[in-house]
Amino acid sequence: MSDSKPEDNRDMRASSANLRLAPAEIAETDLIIDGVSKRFNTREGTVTAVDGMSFSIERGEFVSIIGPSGCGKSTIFSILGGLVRSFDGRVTVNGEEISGPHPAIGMVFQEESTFPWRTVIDNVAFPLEVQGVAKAQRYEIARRFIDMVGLAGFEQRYPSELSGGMRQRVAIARTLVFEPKILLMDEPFAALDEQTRLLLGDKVLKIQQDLRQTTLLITHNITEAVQLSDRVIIMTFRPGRVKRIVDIRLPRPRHGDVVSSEAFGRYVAEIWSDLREEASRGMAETEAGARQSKA
Ligand SMILES: Nc1ncnc2c1ncn2[C@@H]1O[C@H](COP(=O)(O)OP(=O)(O)OP(=O)(O)O)[C@@H](O)[C@H]1O
Repeated sequence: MSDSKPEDNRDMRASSANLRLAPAEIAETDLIIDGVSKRFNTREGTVTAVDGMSFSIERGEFVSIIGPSGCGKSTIFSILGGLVRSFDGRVTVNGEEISGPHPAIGMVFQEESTFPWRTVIDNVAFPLEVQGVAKAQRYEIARRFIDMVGLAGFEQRYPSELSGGMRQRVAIARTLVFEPKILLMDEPFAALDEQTRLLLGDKVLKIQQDLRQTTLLITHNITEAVQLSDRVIIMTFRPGRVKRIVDIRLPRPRHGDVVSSEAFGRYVAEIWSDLREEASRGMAETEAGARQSKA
C-alpha cells in the first residue's frame, strides 16, 4: 500500500489544456479525449456543458469520472459512446477518430435497460442473436457471462422476477457478451441501495480483473470511484473541465474489505474536499437561478 498522501498523486499526464502524448504512450492508450468541448443552445442561451476536456485511458485501466450534478458527465459519456456527433475536439479509440458508435466500445446505462419480455438468458444473448449466432452457441457464451455476474441459476427468470441489482447485472452481462475492448458505464448503480452497490462493486472489480477491460465509469459516488479505480478524474461544475486527476494507489487485486482501510479513507476525504467546492458552487448557482426565475 502506498504511504504517499493522495494529494501527492496528481497525475500530470492529462490536464484540461492540450494533451500531447509520446508515441510509445499512444501505443498503450485505448482512449484519448483531446480538447473536447460541447455547447448546447437553449432558450436561455448557450450552455457550455464540457469545456476543453483532455485525458487518456490506458489499456486495461479503470478510470472514474466524478463531479457534481450538471457538470457534464453524461455529456462526455454520450460523446465517447458516439451518441453525440457534433462537438469540438477529438476522441480516438486505438488511434482511430470516432464519428459515431465504435465497435470496440460497450455501454452500460443508468436507466433500466433489460427487455422485460425476455428471460435472463435471452436478454444476455440478445446482441449475439442480432449478429446471427446460432442458438446453442449464443446460449453457451451467454451462460459464461451470466455466471461471471453471479446470476447462474436465474437464466430462465424474467426481469420482473429479479431485484434492481440483479437486473443491472443482466444489463452488464449483455454488454460484456460482445466482449467490447472498452467498457463505458454511466452511473450503473445509481438506483441501488448502498449495500447492493458495494457488493456489485466487488463483482465489477472481479470482472475487470479477469477480463482486463479498459473501463470508464461515470459516478457521483466517491466510495465507488475509489474502490474500483486506478485513477479518478474530478470535474469542475459548469463548464465541465478536468479539475484534478488522482491516482488511486491501493493494491490490486482489490477485495471488498479495501473500503475499510485507512488509505481508502484518506482518498475519499481528499476527493471530497475537491468535490465539495464544486458541488457547493453548483448548489449556489442553482439556487440563484431559481430565485431569478421567481422574481
Ligand atoms: N440536450 C441538451 N440540451 C441542452 N442542455 C443540455 C443538454 N444536455 C445537457 N445539457 C446541459 O449541459 C449541462 C451538463 O449536463 P450533463 O447531463 O452532462 O451533466 P451531468 O454531470 O451528467 O449531470 P447529472 O449528474 O445530474 O446527471 C447541464 O447544464 C445540462 O442542463
